[in-house]
Amino acid sequence: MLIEIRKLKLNLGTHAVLRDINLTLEKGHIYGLLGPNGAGKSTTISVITGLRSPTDGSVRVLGLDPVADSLQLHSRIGVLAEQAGFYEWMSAGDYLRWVASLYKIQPDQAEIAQLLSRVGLEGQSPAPIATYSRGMRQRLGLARALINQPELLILDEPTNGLDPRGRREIHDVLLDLSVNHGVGILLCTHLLDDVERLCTRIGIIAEGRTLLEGSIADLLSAQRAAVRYRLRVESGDITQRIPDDITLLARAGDWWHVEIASHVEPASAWRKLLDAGIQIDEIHREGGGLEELYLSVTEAKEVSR
Ligand SMILES: Nc1ncnc2c1ncn2[C@@H]1O[C@H](COP(=O)(O)OP(=O)(O)OP(=O)(O)O)[C@@H](O)[C@H]1O
Repeated sequence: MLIEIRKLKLNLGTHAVLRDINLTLEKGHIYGLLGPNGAGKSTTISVITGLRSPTDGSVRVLGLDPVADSLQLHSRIGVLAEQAGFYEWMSAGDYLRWVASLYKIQPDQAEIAQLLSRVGLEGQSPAPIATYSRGMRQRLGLARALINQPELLILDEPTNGLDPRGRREIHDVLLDLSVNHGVGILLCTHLLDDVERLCTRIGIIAEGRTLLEGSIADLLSAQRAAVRYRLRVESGDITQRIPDDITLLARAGDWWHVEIASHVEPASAWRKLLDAGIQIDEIHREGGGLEELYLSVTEAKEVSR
């Protein structure tokens, strides 16, 4: 197991930032860590990389304690942080050689050129990093994370600032690392397209808790078992009148997102709504897919608050 987190809690000052995080990542898998702004994703990464000590719970990364075994851990992982800083006056090649020296590695010219080409920065070598666009910085950050041939890559928004072609190129690099080299990748992103293309497993967190974790295939097929609809009903709050067969997920103005258990015939559910005095103006069936799963899980959280 590359990452194993159980019941992680972290208080920062008086704020319980992480309340119950659970996450497991195996070799060769790409894990999508998802959740709304402020959910605790970056803070979870800071615990995984040993920057913060857990208040409670267990965290093992490559079988190590990220705080106590920090030096050993960092020689075996690669990290692309949300805000990547560089020495702006250096060229990419000089910068990567300097980073390599921290790992006591001495890559030759060809190896540096190969790494730059792998992330799509070939031919940029002589220009100072100060002249780089945001997308080029992301690529250089990824090259830096790969310099020590890590077993585990931790990437916070790796395709930020990249155009569609650049995103696709980075996808290909990550898939190659995972499929052909067995590298485990923890990918923190808001781009569900990236997740659907790359990840085999996801965890959705909100307010410092893991709400859902598992393989994408299992989660989506389980989701399809229950059918979701968007209903527009006469104005007014229907929360107190909703029959047991229908689960309320979220409200958006006059629209209500509901779920009907697989064993319930939708027509009979709508009849029960009418019996409860709820007039339905429109019904839209909502399909499956990761975006729907993400929205239903995070919106359900909002309704239950
Ligand atoms: N040093 C700190 N002291 C107190 N609270 C903090 C501290 N750092 C972060 N937080 C809070 O912890 C919560 C989680 O923040 P975090 O940056 O981990 O979220 P995130 O899921 O990465 O969000 P985003 O998607 O916007 O990057 C936020 O409410 C944030 O305000």
